[in-house]
Amino acid sequence: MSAPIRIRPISAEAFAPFGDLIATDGSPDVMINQGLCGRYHDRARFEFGAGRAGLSLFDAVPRDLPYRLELVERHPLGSQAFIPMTFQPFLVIVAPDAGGVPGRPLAFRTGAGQAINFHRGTWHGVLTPLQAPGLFAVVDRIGEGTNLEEHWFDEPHVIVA
Ligand SMILES: NC(=O)N[C@@H](O)C(=O)O
Ligand code: NI
Repeated sequence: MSAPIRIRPISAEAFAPFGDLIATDGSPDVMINQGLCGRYHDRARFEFGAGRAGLSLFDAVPRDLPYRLELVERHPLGSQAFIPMTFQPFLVIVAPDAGGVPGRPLAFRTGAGQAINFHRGTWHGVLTPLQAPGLFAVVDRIGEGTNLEEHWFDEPHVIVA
């Protein structure tokens, strides 16, 4: 049994090898709408390969901790963004690539009102809310071809708070 994986607060720096943290940190890039709205401009690197962007809603079951991580997956043809429709933090799991299979996963907890975008090909856990409602907007690739590769661990990892 490998050592449990401890959840840590997400940061743009720690998540940068895997994707984009989408957050209203600091000042807006520009004030718009007669000064009544701060625009945090162009905060995610989307890729959709030869497909197109799709916007879907996911209504996911909240997970309990400790969480048994049985698999990670990746999307070789496009990016995937998880945008919560609530103010609840959620669990984000990623893993480095180690010669075509995932290395030891990392677990992050987002801050309230933060979203994430996995870059194309990033090993990640599926959408995992921690509280109900687990309602998210998801922006990812719609198109032809196989855009899902799963890796099931021989022995599940345990994710702990
Ligand atoms: N399969 C699907 O639509 N969602 C997964 O890719 C996921 O990361 O949750
Ligand atoms: Ni996915």
